[in-house]
Amino acid sequence: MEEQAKCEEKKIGVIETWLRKHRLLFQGATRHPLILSIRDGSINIASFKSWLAQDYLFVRAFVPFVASVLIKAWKESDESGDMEVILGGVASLEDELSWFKRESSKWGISLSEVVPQQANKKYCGLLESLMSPDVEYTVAITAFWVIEAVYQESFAHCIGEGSKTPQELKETCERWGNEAFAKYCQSLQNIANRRLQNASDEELKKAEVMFLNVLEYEVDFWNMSRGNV
Ligand SMILES: Cc1ncc(CNC=O)c(N)n1
Repeated sequence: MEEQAKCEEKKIGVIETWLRKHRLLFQGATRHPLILSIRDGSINIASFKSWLAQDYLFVRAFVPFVASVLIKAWKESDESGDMEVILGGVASLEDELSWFKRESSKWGISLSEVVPQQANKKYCGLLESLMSPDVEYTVAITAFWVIEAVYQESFAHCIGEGSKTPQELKETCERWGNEAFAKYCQSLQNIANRRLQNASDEELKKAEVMFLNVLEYEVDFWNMSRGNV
């Protein structure tokens, strides 16, 4: 049965059907051993520092990607509210970059000396390919949502009931695990769902492939820090 027909039947969104269909891969990205080691307190600090340094480089590449989604929303969106949600995302990234700089100096990391690892370069390359005007808004907003959702789901798990996250890592987990970030991810999911509901079969397929790609890249990104375990 087609994705749209399935959600018509159960009155749930395309994304919900994908999350059910690809549950294991989604869990692989949001319950990665690195995340589980933060939650149970067994994390090796070298792994954390390596993730922090690499993620700073990723977020620098993420800014122009989000800006490109904003441009697509302006050109292609059927709903004016989309722009405000995405603009909010752009704005919060300024604060996020400052946070990375502060947090890195706390850990004695010199950001100007960080060299991107292979998985990071690959992921930034994916972001760059998504900035092309040939990539549809529906596909780009789906990628945007899942990139944010992986971090939200992962870090919320580290501050949830029964977590033993070390005190010095709690601020990091709060950054993506907090309630406001969850709401923002929900807004992105609603936009993506609305677009997917009205998408052609071809666009729907492209978006689903992109959803899976992002999950794989996220797993590879977490894996980079495992060399230090
Ligand atoms: C690899 C990766 N994925 C998602 C995020 C969350 N988005 C912005 O901060 C992130 N920082 N890094």
